[in-house]
Amino acid sequence: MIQTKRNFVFDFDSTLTRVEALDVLAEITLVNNPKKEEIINEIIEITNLGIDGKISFTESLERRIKLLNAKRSDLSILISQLKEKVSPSIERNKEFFEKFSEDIYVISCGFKEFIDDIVKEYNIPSERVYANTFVFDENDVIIGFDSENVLSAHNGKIQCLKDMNLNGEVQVIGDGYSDYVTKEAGVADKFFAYTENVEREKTIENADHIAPNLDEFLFVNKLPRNISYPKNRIKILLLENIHPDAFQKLTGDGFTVETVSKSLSEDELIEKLKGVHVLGIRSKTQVTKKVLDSTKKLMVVGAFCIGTKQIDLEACKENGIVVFNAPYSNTRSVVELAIGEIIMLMRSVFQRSMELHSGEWNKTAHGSREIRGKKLGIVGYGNIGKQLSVLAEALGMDVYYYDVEDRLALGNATRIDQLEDLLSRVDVLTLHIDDNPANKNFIGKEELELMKEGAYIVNLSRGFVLDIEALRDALLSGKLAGAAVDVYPKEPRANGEYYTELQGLNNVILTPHVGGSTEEAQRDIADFVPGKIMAYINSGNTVDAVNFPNIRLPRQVQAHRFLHIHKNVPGVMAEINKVLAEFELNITGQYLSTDSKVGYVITDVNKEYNKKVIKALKKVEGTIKFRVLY
Ligand SMILES: NC(=O)c1ccc[n+]([C@@H]2O[C@H](COP(=O)([O-])OP(=O)(O)OC[C@H]3O[C@@H](n4cnc5c(N)ncnc54)[C@H](O)[C@@H]3O)[C@@H](O)[C@H]2O)c1
Ligand SMILES: O=C(O)CC[C@@H](O)C(=O)O
Repeated sequence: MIQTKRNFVFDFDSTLTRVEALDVLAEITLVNNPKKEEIINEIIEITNLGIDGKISFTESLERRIKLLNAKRSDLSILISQLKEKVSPSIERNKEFFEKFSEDIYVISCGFKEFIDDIVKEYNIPSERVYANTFVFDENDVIIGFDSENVLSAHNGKIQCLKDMNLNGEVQVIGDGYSDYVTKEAGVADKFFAYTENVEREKTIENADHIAPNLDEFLFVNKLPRNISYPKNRIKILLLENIHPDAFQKLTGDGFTVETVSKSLSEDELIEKLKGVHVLGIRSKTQVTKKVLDSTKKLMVVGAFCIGTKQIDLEACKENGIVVFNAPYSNTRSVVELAIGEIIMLMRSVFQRSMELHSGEWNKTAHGSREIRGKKLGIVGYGNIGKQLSVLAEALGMDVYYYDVEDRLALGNATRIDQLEDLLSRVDVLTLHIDDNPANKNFIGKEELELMKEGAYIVNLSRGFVLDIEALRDALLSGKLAGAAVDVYPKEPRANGEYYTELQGLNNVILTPHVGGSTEEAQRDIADFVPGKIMAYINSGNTVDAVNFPNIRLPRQVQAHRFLHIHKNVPGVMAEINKVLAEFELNITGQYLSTDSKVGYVITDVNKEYNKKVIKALKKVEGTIKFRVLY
């Protein structure tokens, strides 16, 4: 098939570079001017008026040059600064500029005196740069521009392209008015709105295609690029009010992110996940097998919390979907709330406060005790249990704990081998066992009966761990003196009305699953989980994945990386290696990790290879997911 010749016409300011060059020049020339800020703002305003087509370009240029008061010597400073401000995706795709140099032009309403120097590093010679030129006076001060140049006039790019009379298809890539009008005028066949640096509504409206970076432009044009898949095409859905830092971090890396403040039902989730590659949730969204089997593109689920029982981890694995969580980010927050609640319960603070709120003054020491010297029983001596142990001891409590695993006692804490012994010994019992379904009703009627008369209980783990009805009876009968409950057997998907049998009981603190809901914890989670997601998407690392073989990969240097997830059945690896051998690939590294169900093999190969190998690898029997990274 004969491909029509394509001409790629780039704008300069805010497209090839991240900035408007004349704004940078203003910063240089006005450095010691007391009215600097005022003048710069005026220049920016004039630039924008010109870009949006609200004043003629000639007028915009004249007014800016007058305000600039620049000299020839300022231009070399400008050039060195602009070299540092090339758009990131332009910088990383030098190969395209090398291979297609004959077809690339710059048409700019800026000035050749600085553009030439910047773009020659991208293989674009001065002859293919169409731009204005300055006029200097005898003291080398810039006093104007060559008004004969078509680019100094309104709609100059249209005239310039007409005069160039290029053969073949003309694609214009730019961020403003002067670029998109070329399509309207019939001198460009396609207009790409380039939004890596600025997004202008009108430019987007008038575009055939939006290119958030050069990767996207190269991808749609099937041109060589230095990244396997434009990141803006990777769609991330974040549910349940995940801290905005996660959005910032993921969009900052180039992904397209949508946020929804609540969790979704199974059907809503199935619908919403169409075309989504990464899902971020907290504790409320149930990611069931039905949901997972319905998704075509999902690669990662990020649990922006500790618990992962809301996710069918096995079904994720079978579908080649990697799951990450944040195992420590909210530990401290839960511990602080537990400590606070233990004090509040033992001092009947909520009781006193409720009374006073309703107008009753009840100054009494009855049933109000210090926590110093009291016995604290921790069930589940994991990350939270252990940290609570240390802080509670520092406050003078005697700590006892029970765990199904061998856990080293911290400080002076005492390990108790039988739950029953712990229950009958302690003044306050606090639950921190994990969300294993086997822990359902772990503390029920019988266990509560074994507790001391007038003891307290705190549950910040999972709602199903504590039998709520049995707790209610124990509180009403006076067996227990109080309780703090943060988690419930059934929790709603969104904020709103809620009912629990514990409402209205004396000395019962009820909180809506906020143990981990602090600014600090949420910010930390919003840093930790996206870090893991990005490491997997960008390089294949699965370190800390909760359902997948963990692999920490070395950096990929000058290589293409094949990521192959397959069923761990005999013969798959042999078949993969047979295909790699048949295509005579130069393998620079191979890494394999397996568990009983899946194998994850990563092969780094030299960049030059027969691309048909990709199809062959996808066809290997037992393949679950395959992708290429570079
Ligand atoms: N309320 C909140 O907002 C909130 C926040 C964070 C964590 N959590 C929950 O807190 C719990 C603890 O979190 P973590 O990070 O300390 O978990 P972890 O996995 O570090 O510790 C859990 C400990 O419980 C032990 N355990 C499990 N089942 C047990 C049983 N039947 N008997 C005795 N010990 C048992 C485990 O061996 C482990 O040592 C989890 O359920 C988690 O989901 C709640
Ligand atoms: O913040 C959440 O949604 C859950 C908090 C907690 O239960 C967790 O599992 O980390």
